[in-house]
Amino acid sequence: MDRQSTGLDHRIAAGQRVTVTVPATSANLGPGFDCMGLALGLQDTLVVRTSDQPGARVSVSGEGAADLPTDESHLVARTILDRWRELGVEAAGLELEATNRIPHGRGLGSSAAAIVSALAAADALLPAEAAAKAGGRDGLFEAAALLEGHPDNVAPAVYGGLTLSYETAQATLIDGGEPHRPSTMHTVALALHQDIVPVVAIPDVELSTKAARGLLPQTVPHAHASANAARAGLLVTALTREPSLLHIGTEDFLHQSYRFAAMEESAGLIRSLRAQGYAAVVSGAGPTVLILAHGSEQAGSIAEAIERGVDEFGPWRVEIPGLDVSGAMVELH
Ligand SMILES: Nc1ncnc2c1ncn2[C@@H]1O[C@H](COP(=O)(O)OP(=O)(O)O)[C@@H](O)[C@H]1O
Ligand SMILES: N[C@@H](CCOP(=O)(O)O)C(=O)O
Repeated sequence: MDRQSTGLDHRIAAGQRVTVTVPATSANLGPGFDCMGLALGLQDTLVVRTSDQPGARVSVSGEGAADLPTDESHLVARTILDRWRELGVEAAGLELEATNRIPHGRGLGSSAAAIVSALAAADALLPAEAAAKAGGRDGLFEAAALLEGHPDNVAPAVYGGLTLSYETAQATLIDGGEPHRPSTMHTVALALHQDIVPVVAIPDVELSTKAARGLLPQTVPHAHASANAARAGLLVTALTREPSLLHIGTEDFLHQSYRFAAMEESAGLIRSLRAQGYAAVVSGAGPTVLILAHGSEQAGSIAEAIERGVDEFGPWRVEIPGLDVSGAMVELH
């Protein structure tokens, strides 16, 4: 179909501007591998302007300022341009101003936040007919989850709060085959119990999600899968109704032990905190450690103990970031 017949106003005028804010996220929460995620009170901000100067120019401050590209190969610029192309629109040029607060390669969802901020900005600048095709917040979630490859970080980044996400495919593994693409991503919001306070201990070193996924085996023993299913069920109860179940409910059988070789300090800190009864897990693919504290007093004493270097696994940047309940926020100027 040629563009004329779609009726799309396919050139976005120069001088349009949008500001987007997207939270950091902690995925997995122990046994919720690739499905559970929590939005944290630590956000990246992105300003996007269309211009009549061809090409893309990116200015980055904060995390990644020294390393990220400043042209069209920047993840955010690339994602915006691809989204517009897919929806049949374009702009002559693009100016991006990124203020990055989410550390990269630490298991706090920086790449999901980058993709979500790009799609939120791209969609906000669409002409009406293309915007209808983009599908609003749910369309943004679906597109971002397919790009990221798993929905667990993307869902809380888009919607805020605590989310449980899943993927449906046209064929199931029970039919004896691999799920077919394209699949569809879905998410449900869960109400986090008010006494639960996340604490994060962020190490100085990076570990890419791709490398950490490469450490996972193709198959796991049936007994591990069934133990994980029980813990994931308990985790939902612990997070929403019964925080006293957090320690047992955060026990994982699917990913952490396989990844510990690539993050020995995090493994040591998690073992030490768990031995003291705290619900400590790998945040996302690591190496950040997430502790789900029961009450702010417990959160404060855990943070203090890690900072004081009571254990031998530091140094850590320790934060009690609070929750983000809004998800991606868009302001069109
Ligand atoms: N705000 C951003 N802008 C551009 N690229 C980003 C941004 N955030 C993350 N990235 C890219 O994603 C990489 C980190 O992604 P990943 O390995 O998935 O770790 P995580 O998402 O856990 O931080 C970075 O090294 C960088 O290439
Ligand atoms: N379920 C994914 C989560 C990756 O999160 P990130 O914040 O490390 O990108 C995984 O465990 O691989």
